[in-house]
Amino acid sequence: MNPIPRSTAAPVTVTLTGAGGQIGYALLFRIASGQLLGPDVPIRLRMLEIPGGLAAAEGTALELQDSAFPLLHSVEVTDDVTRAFDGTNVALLVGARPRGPGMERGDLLEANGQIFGPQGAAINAGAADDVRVVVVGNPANTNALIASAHAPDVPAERFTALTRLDQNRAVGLLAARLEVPVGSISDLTIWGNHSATQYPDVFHARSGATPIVDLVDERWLSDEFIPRVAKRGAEIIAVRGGSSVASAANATIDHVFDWVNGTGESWTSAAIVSDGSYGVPAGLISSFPVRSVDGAWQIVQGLEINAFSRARIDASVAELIEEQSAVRALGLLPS
Ligand SMILES: NC(=O)C1=CN([C@@H]2O[C@H](COP(=O)(O)OP(=O)(O)OC[C@H]3O[C@@H](n4cnc5c(N)ncnc54)[C@H](O)[C@@H]3O)[C@@H](O)[C@H]2O)C=CC1
Ligand SMILES: O=C([O-])CC(=O)C(=O)O
Repeated sequence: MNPIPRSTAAPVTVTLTGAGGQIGYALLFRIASGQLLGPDVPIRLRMLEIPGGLAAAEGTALELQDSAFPLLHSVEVTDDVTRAFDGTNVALLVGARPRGPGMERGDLLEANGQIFGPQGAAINAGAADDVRVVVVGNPANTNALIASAHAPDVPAERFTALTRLDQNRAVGLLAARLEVPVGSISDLTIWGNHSATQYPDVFHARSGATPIVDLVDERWLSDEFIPRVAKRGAEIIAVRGGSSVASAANATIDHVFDWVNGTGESWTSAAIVSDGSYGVPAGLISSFPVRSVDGAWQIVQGLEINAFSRARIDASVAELIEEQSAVRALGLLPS
């Protein structure tokens, strides 16, 4: 696929949904400063909101103007989904309801799922040929599945869901436990769903040259690390009184930056359409170990999956299959 154009004469169109919301506010200034795509890529911003969110988005647009970002070519706020995605190169689908205390992300399926069909259809109708989509709004994997299903002309691998926040959380927790710099930890993987069933896998991860499994014991992994990463979203809600915002925006920036600019040899995690790798049924949008090469995600192949990992990957994939059946029963997938 073509790389994102680098010419200063050709701005890249970035569409953000939920632009008047919390993550939107944490994202927009970083997008406009060049952190999303790179320091030499001018940006044409489209901010999509529902009517009730337009004033907040308009106010943020004023602040963007007041920031005089040299890379910010133009800003448009709209509640018209067709206009929002017309010619878009990068679509950040954030707009959706967040969960509150005591809810699982899957409880949002019905309320939020309805948002993503029309947005997928608008992307199908009007986005640029090289469009890349990341879904942040929860439940992110299944919302991405819904959007992709409504965009039959867009290759399914362009629809992704965010699990980079889970990856970053896992790296942050490991670094704190091992008292090593976060930058020393590599090749950790989040598998499956962005939910409490996700599986943060350290069996191929290293701190510097040392395998992580030589530094931690299995009981800590299964009783503390894995549930803590998987339930970190709920922990933040309980402590902060609302769901993660700045760390979610940060992970969205990381996901798109790596997708566009490449990862090199080390890998990261993203929920992308399965090609059947690692026994994940083809067509599901599930988190894998991935590298970005020439602007496209590739699943890292050939990793040995032990019985401990297999059971956990299978449990999360089973939940994705259930979510797929649930949205099909709700009529949210085209027949
Ligand atoms: N995948 C991940 O790692 C994470 C996902 N999230 C999810 O991100 C979503 C947004 O979170 P926040 O920004 O904190 O919520 P928020 O409530 O502050 O903002 C959401 C915004 O989306 C807008 N919106 C709703 N429907 C829309 C539509 N059809 N088109 C355009 N805009 C629409 C709302 O008006 C609101 O301004 C939630 O679903 C949350 O659960 C949050 C953290 C991490
Ligand atoms: O937990 C939530 O509801 C928000 C989210 O997805 C996260 O923080 O990972």
